[in-house]
Amino acid sequence: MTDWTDPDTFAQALENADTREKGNYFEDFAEGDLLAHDLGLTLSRPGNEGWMSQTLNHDPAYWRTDAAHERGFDEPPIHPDYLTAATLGITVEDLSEKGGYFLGRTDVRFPGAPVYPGTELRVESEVVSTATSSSRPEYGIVTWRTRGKDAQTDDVLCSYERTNMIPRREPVATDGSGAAASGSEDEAADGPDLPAEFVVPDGGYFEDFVDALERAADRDAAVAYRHERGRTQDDVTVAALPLATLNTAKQHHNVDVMADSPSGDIVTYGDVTRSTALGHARSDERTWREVGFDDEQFHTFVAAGDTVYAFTRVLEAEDEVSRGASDRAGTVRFEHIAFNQDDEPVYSGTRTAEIRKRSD
Ligand SMILES: C/C(=C\C(=O)SCCNC(=O)CCNC(=O)[C@H](O)C(C)(C)COP(=O)(O)OP(=O)(O)OC[C@H]1O[C@@H](n2cnc3c(N)ncnc32)[C@H](O)[C@@H]1OP(=O)(O)O)C(=O)O
Repeated sequence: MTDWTDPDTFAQALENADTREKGNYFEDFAEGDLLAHDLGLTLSRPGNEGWMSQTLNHDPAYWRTDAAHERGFDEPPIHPDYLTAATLGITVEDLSEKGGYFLGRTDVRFPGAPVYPGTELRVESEVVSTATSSSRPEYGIVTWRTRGKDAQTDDVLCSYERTNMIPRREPVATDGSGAAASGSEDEAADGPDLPAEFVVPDGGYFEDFVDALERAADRDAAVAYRHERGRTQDDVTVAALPLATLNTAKQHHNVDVMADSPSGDIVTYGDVTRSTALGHARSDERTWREVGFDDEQFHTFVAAGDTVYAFTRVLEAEDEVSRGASDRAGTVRFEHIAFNQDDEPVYSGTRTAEIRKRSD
């Protein structure tokens, strides 16, 4: 009788076997397709705390009941970053497990009431568009609108539009026009076009941001600063956090396959990089409530051993809030840039958040 575990026999068996593949190719997506994702998870307090602690997000309203009550929550709620990461994680099996790159995301919003531990998450996606990549014939570019819903009430808890490069079954011929070098000739000749002065807010309250923007106004200045903290990527951030959101992307946990990829190693889940940078930024402000995120991009890979730092630019401040009373908070729009130990940007995006007033 054949011993299938004999190494030579087994090597031959592997060679003869077809692989039962996971994930979808670019050709499997068509504009308008609706996908109800089978996976789901319960948004739990330990899950929330695991995500928030490893990404250095320490806002007490998400940890302590008295601080939650003070902010108007019934109990410490699920943080929008963990909700966003869990919503995306659940989609990976259907949308991006085949591989490719998470290019960007925009219009990240949280339309419902605060989300509390015990909520069961159900997720659906719609194909918004498909496009040829002119620079990479082996990939196509797909954009989806994804909604994370309360499985019991069907309320939308988190919604966003996300774009990935997805491998094609068959590469196509392209004109290569997308492979042009970046950066203008003027920029190369004159150096970067930056303001002469960077203004730093005196504190983290709404009034501090307003004051800093006023100090920078009508001058060659910007309100921009870096945050001191950094977080070196390790097994927990690279592999454990994405797996805890049911994210099956091989990029984060299969060293064997990733050894042959452009990064040569497993890489950090984009939402971990982003939450870490946002955690650094939030540690220097008095956040009241997250409103939304736009124009998010992932510029290069982050891998184990890399350290994620953050840089913030304050774009505008408005003395109003979308819900509740504006005597407690005002709205600030930021640009956050995550960068690595070599000062290379790895993530950027704009964020709108309500920031507590000093008088509160
Ligand atoms: C979740 C999850 C996976 C992950 O979390 S993976 C970790 C996060 N993502 C990354 O680490 C990606 C890091 N980025 C890169 O390594 C490079 O940016 C990348 C993706 C290799 C692209 O580099 P290029 O220099 O080739 O970049 P281009 O600017 O030329 O873009 C290539 C084409 O893509 C189009 N494109 C770029 N961004 C967007 C966007 N936001 N929306 C739409 N299209 C975009 C761009 O126009 C280029 O198109 P061509 O026609 O010229 O090819 C998971 O599983 O999802």
